[in-house]
Amino acid sequence: MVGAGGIGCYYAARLIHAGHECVLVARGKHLQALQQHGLQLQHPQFVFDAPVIATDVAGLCQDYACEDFDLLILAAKSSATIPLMEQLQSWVVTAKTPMLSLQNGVTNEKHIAAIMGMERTAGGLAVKIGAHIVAPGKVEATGEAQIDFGAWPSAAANPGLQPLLAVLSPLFTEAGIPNTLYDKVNYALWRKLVINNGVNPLTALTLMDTQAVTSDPVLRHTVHRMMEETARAANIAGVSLTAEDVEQMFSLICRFDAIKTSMQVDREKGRPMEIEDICGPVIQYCREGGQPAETTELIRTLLLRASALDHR
Ligand SMILES: NC(=O)C1=CN([C@@H]2O[C@H](COP(=O)(O)OP(=O)(O)OC[C@H]3O[C@@H](n4cnc5c(N)ncnc54)[C@H](OP(=O)(O)O)[C@@H]3O)[C@@H](O)[C@H]2O)C=CC1
Ligand SMILES: CC(C)(CO)C(=O)C(=O)O
Repeated sequence: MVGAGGIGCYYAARLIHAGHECVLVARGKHLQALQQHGLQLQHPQFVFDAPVIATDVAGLCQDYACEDFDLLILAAKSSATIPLMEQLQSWVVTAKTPMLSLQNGVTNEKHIAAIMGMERTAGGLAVKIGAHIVAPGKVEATGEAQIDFGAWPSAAANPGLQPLLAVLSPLFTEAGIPNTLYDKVNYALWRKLVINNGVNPLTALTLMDTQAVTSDPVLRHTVHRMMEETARAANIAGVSLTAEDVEQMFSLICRFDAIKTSMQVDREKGRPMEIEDICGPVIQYCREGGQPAETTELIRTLLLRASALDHR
């Protein structure tokens, strides 16, 4: 599990609990705590408190062969994908092990495929989950915590991965991870971006949780606008999202637990936010289509300004 933070620790704990061997790749105080005291994870339906095998990227490349692993999972922030893949490049090219991204955004898979090759690249997402490091080695999680995944960019274009993914699906289920295997994972990635562009930047800007934002009469409208702009961008990018997809994503986030989004937590902790990974493709494709994503551009600009003031 490369980038074992909130999301990576949750799914790693589920897999370890189900009897799978998993190496957690992390860094800093969180890594030290994982090595010295193990992982403590709290979820309303699942508690994990046990030693784990944890190392950093250098330790992974030095102490393990890539072929030791059946699967590499990348669960770092999207902004860390390129640097991590560059660090891993000389290690991953020695084997054929595939990599599954569990990251928000629609561009991670392209960066993974540039190093690993498309035939080793699976796209994926952590869905209906909130999971955050609350102290080094300690993670709190909530939600059904599903995984949506599939061969990237699609099963038809990348059929060689299907046998492994078909094995992974029941394995995830047995580990208590509800999952859906998609033939067209790009559809799942863009559909999730509808939620992320809808609530992540706005919750980070206002420091209000998802429920506060979606029940506010003005902000609720802004969320819906940013979701519509994401669907428009998807269609320009060649991924068909309908008005019904937007309504489903809007109603899902309105009904979901009141949670802090990952971007809100990043701002609160003074860490880099996934602004360009979430808003970037929406802005880029809508501009290309000749009808700019005005609300997304406004909220992104305000958030960049707020973040600059935070760091003054
Ligand atoms: N958190 C959530 O509730 C949800 C998150 N997501 C998505 O899941 C993905 C993961 O998010 P999240 O779990 O919140 O992220 P976190 O920041 O909690 O976890 C990522 C971890 O990777 C570590 N890391 C980054 N670079 C390296 C490196 N070079 N070597 C070792 N460790 C490294 C980070 O360390 P450091 O802190 O030092 O950078 C961090 O501990 C994101 O794309 C996010 O948008 C999706 C649904 C919900
Ligand atoms: C909006 C949410 C919580 C949905 O899982 C998410 O993906 C995030 O916090 O980044």
